[in-house]
Amino acid sequence: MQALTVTYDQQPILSQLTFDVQQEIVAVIGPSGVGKTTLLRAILGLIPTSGTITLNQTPLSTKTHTLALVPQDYGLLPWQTVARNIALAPQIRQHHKLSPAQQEHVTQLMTTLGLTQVAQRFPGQLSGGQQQRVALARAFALIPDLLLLDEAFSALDPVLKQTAHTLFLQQWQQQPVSTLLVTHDLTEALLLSDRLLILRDHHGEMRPNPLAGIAKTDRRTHPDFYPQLARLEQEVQLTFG
Ligand SMILES: Nc1ncnc2c1ncn2[C@@H]1O[C@H](COP(=O)(O)OP(=O)(O)OP(=O)(O)O)[C@@H](O)[C@H]1O
Repeated sequence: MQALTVTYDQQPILSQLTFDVQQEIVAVIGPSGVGKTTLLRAILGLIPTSGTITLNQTPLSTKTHTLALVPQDYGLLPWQTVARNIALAPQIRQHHKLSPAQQEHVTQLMTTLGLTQVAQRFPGQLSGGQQQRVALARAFALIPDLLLLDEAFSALDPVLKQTAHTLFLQQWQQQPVSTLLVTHDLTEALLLSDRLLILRDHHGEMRPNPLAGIAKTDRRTHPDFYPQLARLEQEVQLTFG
């Protein structure tokens, strides 16, 4: 991302934002209204921007790159089964039936994300946690170059959220993909990310996650976790309060 600028009604929202994303999870944090969703919309090409967005040294384009978005409301197709919701996007993209390898990938996704038992149900027949996992499976099924998560875990209660985090990480480890995770939840940012992109005053500052040296599965119980969370919360309050 080089000098990305977005203005709405002549008001700058993001100004000269420059950062890169490698094969890692970057958590995008910042106060409400700072421009987190705007950043995702700019990356998706939905709003006009100036500057260049690059991914792995190549200018980002929906023609050459595959982007997958998991929105907060999941955006599932209510008239399609779970299996179809997951398989449809890759199928449409290549205008024909899934290859055996892709079908195997979809099956693997349903197994890892615990969806095999509900494959033939419709979204309206699922719990919120199951719907969220279908949305994650659908995004991974595209084999994206960049995965965008916009508050994708925030509708879940704390217990379901912890399960969803674990399943997401299990899938991510099998299929590592450059990921931008927009979240209000600093715990989630510390648990899942490799780096933090802190947005403020139209600018962004990329930082290593202070827990980056600790395996993601061990962070929640590590003695540094709560001190680092308190530090980040304090900084967020000081900076954004
Ligand atoms: N279509 C639009 N036209 C004009 N202004 C907009 C438009 N969409 C968003 N904005 C403004 O741009 C700013 C950034 O909005 P955005 O939704 O990106 O913030 P956010 O950081 O994602 O907020 P939240 O954490 O509350 O979801 C806000 O001030 C918002 O009012």
